[in-house]
Amino acid sequence: MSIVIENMTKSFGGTSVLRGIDLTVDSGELVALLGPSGSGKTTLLKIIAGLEWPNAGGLVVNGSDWLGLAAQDRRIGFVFQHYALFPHMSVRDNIAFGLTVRPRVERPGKAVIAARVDELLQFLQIAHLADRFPGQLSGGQRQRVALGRALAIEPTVLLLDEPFGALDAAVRRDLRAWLRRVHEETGSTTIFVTHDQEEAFELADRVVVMGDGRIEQIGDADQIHDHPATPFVARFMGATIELPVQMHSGRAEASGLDTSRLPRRALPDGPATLFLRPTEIVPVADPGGRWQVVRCASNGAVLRIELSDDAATVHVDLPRRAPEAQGLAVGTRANLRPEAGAIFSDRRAPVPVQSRQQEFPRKEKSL
Ligand SMILES: Nc1ncnc2c1ncn2[C@@H]1O[C@H](COP(=O)(O)OP(=O)(O)OP(=O)(O)O)[C@@H](O)[C@H]1O
Repeated sequence: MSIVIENMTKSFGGTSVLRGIDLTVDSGELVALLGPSGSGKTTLLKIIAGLEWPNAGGLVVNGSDWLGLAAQDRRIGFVFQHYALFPHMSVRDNIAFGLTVRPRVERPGKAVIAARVDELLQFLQIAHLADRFPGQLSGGQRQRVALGRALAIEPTVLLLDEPFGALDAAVRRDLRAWLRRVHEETGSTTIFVTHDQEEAFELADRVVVMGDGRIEQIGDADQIHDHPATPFVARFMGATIELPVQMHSGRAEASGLDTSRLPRRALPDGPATLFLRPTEIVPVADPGGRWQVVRCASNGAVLRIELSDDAATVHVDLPRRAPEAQGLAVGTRANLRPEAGAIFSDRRAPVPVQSRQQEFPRKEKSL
């Protein structure tokens, strides 16, 4: 089932929550919506599910207009962060629920439902839990059951809203790999909401980065990490250092900065901002350097170095055994050599989302 969302807007009481979303999800694709809290991810998911309605825009699934369709007619499989299993029903009955409440004419016979549930219990590797009640399950087991219940109705589209959000890191990692396998075998079109970067990049075919009701970028991990489309994405991906530079013939220049390792950029001459992660900068000791080391702490593997000039402070993370780390004591003067980084002209108008999407072809991905 392909999903086409066109110029969708939504506001609550005058506050814009979705500001013109354009997104196409191909049949069988697993797409992650990634973004900070309040960026509109859940609202978009709820509109697809028919639990909210947009103010304007289109939602077309496999060629049909879904905005005219009630939630119950969309056959959506929905899994939330907080497993809404029925506590008084066994795992088997929870999974069967969506089939048993269908209108009589559409409801499969008891034997067919039992066979379908057995098949899912095996497939999801929870057959040994079939007769337990939700209160007797771990969080991870409950989420597997919740997914079983969502899959039982053979959903047209599977929507997952932070399904592993309440679980600890190790269980999340296991469930991620498991979900990817389940997705590949069912081939269902799936949209997954998370604010966990690692989860989004590991699971999804494509990641949609959302910020303040807009799509900031669509791509895979490498594209979004190495080529953030906007300052928002650069910051979201950990570029906590912002240094003013001047562009000259595609090169970034500033005093105390050796930018010789940065490739030329197609940016206009004039003021710009260089976005850097702490791991992307090497301080190079120089008695006439612009920066001075004011603090230096080791965690064994990495030196966290704080450098200051009159106006700014920069935190750099350098492998402790790197040659440049030797002799960087407090008081040492240095210049900074960025090894990578994103640059945005202070003059350039933002690139429209459509052309940002075209920049990055899709990439095949599996775990
Ligand atoms: N029913 C509602 N009434 C009023 N405001 C709402 C409603 N639902 C969501 N909002 C607001 O819309 C904005 C976007 O919320 P949404 O839940 O879509 O964000 P999100 O990206 O999923 O965030 P999170 O990661 O915290 O779940 C928030 O500011 C939220 O307070």
